[in-house]
Amino acid sequence: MKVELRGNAFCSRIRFSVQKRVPDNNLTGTRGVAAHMGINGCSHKGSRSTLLLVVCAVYSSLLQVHSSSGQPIASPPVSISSPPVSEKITLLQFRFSAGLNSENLSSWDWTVNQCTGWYGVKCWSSGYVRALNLPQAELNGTLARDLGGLVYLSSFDLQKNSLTGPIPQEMVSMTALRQLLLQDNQLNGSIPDCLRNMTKLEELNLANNRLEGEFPSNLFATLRNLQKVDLGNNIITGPIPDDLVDIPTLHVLSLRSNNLSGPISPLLASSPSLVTVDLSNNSLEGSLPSTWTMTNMTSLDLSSNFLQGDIPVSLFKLSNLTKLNLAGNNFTGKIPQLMACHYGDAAFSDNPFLVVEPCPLSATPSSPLPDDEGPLPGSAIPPHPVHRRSSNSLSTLTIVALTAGDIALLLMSGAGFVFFISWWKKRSRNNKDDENEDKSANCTLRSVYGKELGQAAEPHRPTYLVPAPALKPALKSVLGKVNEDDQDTEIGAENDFALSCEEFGMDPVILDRRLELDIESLLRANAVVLGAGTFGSVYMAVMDDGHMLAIKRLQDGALRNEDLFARQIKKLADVKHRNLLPIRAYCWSPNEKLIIGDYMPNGNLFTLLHGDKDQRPAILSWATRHNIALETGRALAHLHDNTVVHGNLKATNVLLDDKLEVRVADFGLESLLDRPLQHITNAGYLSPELLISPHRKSAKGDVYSFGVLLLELLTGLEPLGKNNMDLATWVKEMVKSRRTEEVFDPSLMSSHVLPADVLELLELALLCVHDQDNRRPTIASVLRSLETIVPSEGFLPDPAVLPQHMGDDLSVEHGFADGHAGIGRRVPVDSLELSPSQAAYYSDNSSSSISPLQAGISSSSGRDYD
Ligand SMILES: Nc1ncnc2c1ncn2[C@@H]1O[C@H](COP(=O)(O)OP(=O)(O)OP(=O)(O)O)[C@@H](O)[C@H]1O
Repeated sequence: MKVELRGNAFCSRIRFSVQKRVPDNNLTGTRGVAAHMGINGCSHKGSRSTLLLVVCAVYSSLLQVHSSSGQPIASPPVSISSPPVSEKITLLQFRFSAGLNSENLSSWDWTVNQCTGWYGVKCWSSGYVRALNLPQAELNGTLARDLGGLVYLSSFDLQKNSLTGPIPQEMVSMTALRQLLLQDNQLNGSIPDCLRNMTKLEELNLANNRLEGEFPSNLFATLRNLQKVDLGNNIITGPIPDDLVDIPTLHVLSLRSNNLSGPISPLLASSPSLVTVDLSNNSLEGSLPSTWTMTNMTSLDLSSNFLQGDIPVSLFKLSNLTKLNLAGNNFTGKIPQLMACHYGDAAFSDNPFLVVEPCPLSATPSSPLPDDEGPLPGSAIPPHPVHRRSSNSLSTLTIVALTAGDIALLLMSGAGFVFFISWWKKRSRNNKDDENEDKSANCTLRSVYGKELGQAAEPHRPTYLVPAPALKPALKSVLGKVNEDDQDTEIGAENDFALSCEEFGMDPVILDRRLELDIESLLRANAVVLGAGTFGSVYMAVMDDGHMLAIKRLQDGALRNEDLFARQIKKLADVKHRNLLPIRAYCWSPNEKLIIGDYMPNGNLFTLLHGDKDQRPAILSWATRHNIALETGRALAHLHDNTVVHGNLKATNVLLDDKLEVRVADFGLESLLDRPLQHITNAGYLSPELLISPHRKSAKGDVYSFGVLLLELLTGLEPLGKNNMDLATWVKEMVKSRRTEEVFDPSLMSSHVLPADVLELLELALLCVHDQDNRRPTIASVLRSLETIVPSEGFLPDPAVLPQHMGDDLSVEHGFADGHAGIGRRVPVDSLELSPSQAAYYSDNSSSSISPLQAGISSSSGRDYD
């Protein structure tokens, strides 16, 4: 039986198909449906809404007619194939109210299971809606009051749409919400009181809307799980509530660009949890609290307020505070030169009564990413908005000061600069054990690439390194990669890497105190070439005790200014994250620049996925691929949070440690070069705008490269096909021609049905590789989506579709067939199966040879990716 309702805009978009077997036959019954649709829900919606209710009621009675037992089913659904009809109706009301014209919601077809086939909807295993995530989905209506019907909703993300109207009080029943992201809309009205019921809320972002009025009293007293709050750029008035700043879990707080008044609470100054606070551009007044004990605080922006009085010394003693902005206030007293150097003069500017001892090198704080679009990627806090008050614009005094600073900078090629260099050097050198101070004077360095040259000193055992496997096999496996004829170049080989001690004149500059390394131990090390890339060659050096370091030798063009080099590399080394490859030390001489880090025993993702001439590709389970994507995303988000653009994200820079955990390498390396690179070896990963102007590196360019990485993980294909078609373009073409199923790596197919979570990842990847950079999401929002994807069970390679012998368990615990430890099994290159379309990708005329799917694979979602 098929019922089609047509006649108005809404009905024309919903086709009811009640076939022999009704997909959503697990009803909550007439009573349940009525309760959810209820008086509250639809009665205020006017005639179209009434029609919707009638339609829903007709449909539900039809379903009951078809119910096998003839009885309404009262108990909640237990399987994902039978989600509650009441929630489907709520979602349709939402679409009706907020997204009638959104192409993104065209997949919201009544006949399709909302849990598996509706864009942006995710469900719990019980079938109730878990997440409604529709960022940048062209929603331009209002929020339906009935949304409260989604009582099990955990994540609600409608950021970057054009929603208007108030946040409905009816959301009061969404008590399971953990994430409420409505930023970058045009919502108005007051801050809804209903928030207080969302006691599980961890992230609240209502920034960049038009919300006004004071905070409802005691609003945050019940929200004790909040970690991130961003209400910036609204029209909120009144004081900052104490119950907000003393939330024990709160890390990030941004209330910038509102009209908040009153003093800053001592509770804020003593919060042990806050890490980033932005209260800039408000009307806050009074003196600062006298005692600051925020031990975790790294960034504090109080600029452009009416704050006054002396700046308490305890504020400067916060050991983790790296970014401070107190500009544009009425502070008094004196700022010592050291503080001006540390935070930059600009941090104190535009305070007419504050005496700032200028820093000799006018060390302005790191500038934000050149990302012209809204919030910093990966950051919960958008960049500082344009000041609204006249007092916030640069004063004449400041302009004069800045200009003077620039001129001074130009003139300071001599004395001032030398002062700064020696100051910086002292700081770097202090990181080293004193006993190493004069070690370099008499050493004789002939090679770090040849035979051991001197007597071994006491072996070092840096604790941070994973124990290296036996030296010989490790060397052999690496040598296997670099020597065409497999000759033994391990020790005593000819090399072009002879360095002399005079080149350095000093020990490596240690950036990680846990590393014990001096020039002699480095010189004694055996080393082999791992490969060469855009920035130079990489060597693996084996230390006296068998531990292995990776040493990148930068090519010509690296910064010739030692101090600048030191500052830039320190900046990169300071960005620490468990999924970033740490920079442990460096050497600088006029002719040689070395960057020293950990050697990653499982190599890089490119070789793992695609193999190389000596190494077979590994079969990676879906869970492993998802984890690699997740960890790479985390690394990138952390870089962007710290205003570092990676600039060269690709599979060879995604390294894997002994546990197959990701360590992203080579981030921000262009900042160590004197001039922009002429030649970039990351074809396939470059976004369209970077293809035109390769030097305009941006966070959005990184997001594009990340999208290509995701596609590589999903398809198992290299980023560049044989005919120079890039992977992103190929996948887009395949999806447009509705042959989505053909793009996936056949080794991922557990059955001939694609699980929804793989499709979700593909959707995410396609968002990242959008041609227009301003349509790409930030890595932070990509990461949020990635984290909600839970790899489905049983999505391991299936014996039926894999080459012989490859069907057994290929989880990460298994060793390689070739004895390599730690990853999935490797398959012979010639027995790898590609789908016909995948094979065509590697042929010379892939677009013309794309053929219809022959493998009989069908999609479970029926989604349309156009
Ligand atoms: N710390 C490390 N541990 C193990 N292998 C590494 C390490 N650093 C780099 N490699 C590997 O050494 C090889 C050469 O690296 P390199 O960074 O010079 O080139 P690339 O990554 O191919 O290109 P690019 O210079 O553009 O990043 C690559 O295969 C890379 O994966």
